[in-house]
Amino acid sequence: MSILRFDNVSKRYASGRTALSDVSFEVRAGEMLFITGHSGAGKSTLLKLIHLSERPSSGVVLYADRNLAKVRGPRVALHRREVGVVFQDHRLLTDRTVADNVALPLVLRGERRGETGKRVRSVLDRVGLGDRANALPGQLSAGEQQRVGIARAIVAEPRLLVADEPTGNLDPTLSAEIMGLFESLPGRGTSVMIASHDLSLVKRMKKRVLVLDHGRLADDISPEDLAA
Ligand SMILES: Nc1ncnc2c1ncn2[C@@H]1O[C@H](COP(=O)(O)OP(=O)(O)OP(=O)(O)O)[C@@H](O)[C@H]1O
Repeated sequence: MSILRFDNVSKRYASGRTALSDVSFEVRAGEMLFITGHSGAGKSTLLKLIHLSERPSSGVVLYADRNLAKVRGPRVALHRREVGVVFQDHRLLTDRTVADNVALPLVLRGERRGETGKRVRSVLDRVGLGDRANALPGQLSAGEQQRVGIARAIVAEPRLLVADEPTGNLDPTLSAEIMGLFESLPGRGTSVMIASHDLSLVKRMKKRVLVLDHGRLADDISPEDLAA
């Protein structure tokens, strides 16, 4: 089953800059893949089209067979709650505790308090922050903050998680830890797409890799090809 499909998608910004040209690919449910390419190749733009912070200039993006062009108005917020997003700069609420930050997607969808508390505790344990639930983000290290961001993105068990340079400013040990977390998600029913320009990391992971070059899909490398 396909969770995501790009059909001949192009994106030209109002400035006249073309960020994506005629990009087509499909992501299966439970798949984990990387998007790589030089700075300015179009990686962030591609992810933005998935969580609807940008719209394509032409072509079609299908999420779970839903044409995203038809998702407008209040349905945009609903769509965003179905897709988990991890940013490099965390985007945590600095005046709320770790637990409150992680609970946010559940609170927004009206989950019961008891259930919310249970899920938040369980996901914080999974990311190794069970004992930091009452800390404020400013009291955590960069790697810990990144793990809070990931916990928030996965607490509602999204069918798709998109992450933009999620290990950008972390040391190799922490990067490996975070990648281990991402690797555990497909087994739990979440597909994972990670944009990264870190080629050595991408090669090490031995997953499918989409290579962007000046907005074009230059290569779609299978894990078997990487192992060869
Ligand atoms: N809001 C915008 N308005 C105009 N041009 C933009 C906008 N966002 C991105 N671009 C341009 O679109 C192209 C692709 O940018 P994008 O951020 O998608 O690349 P990227 O591969 O994620 O780069 P990086 O690795 O440096 O983050 C670049 O030429 C960039 O300058």
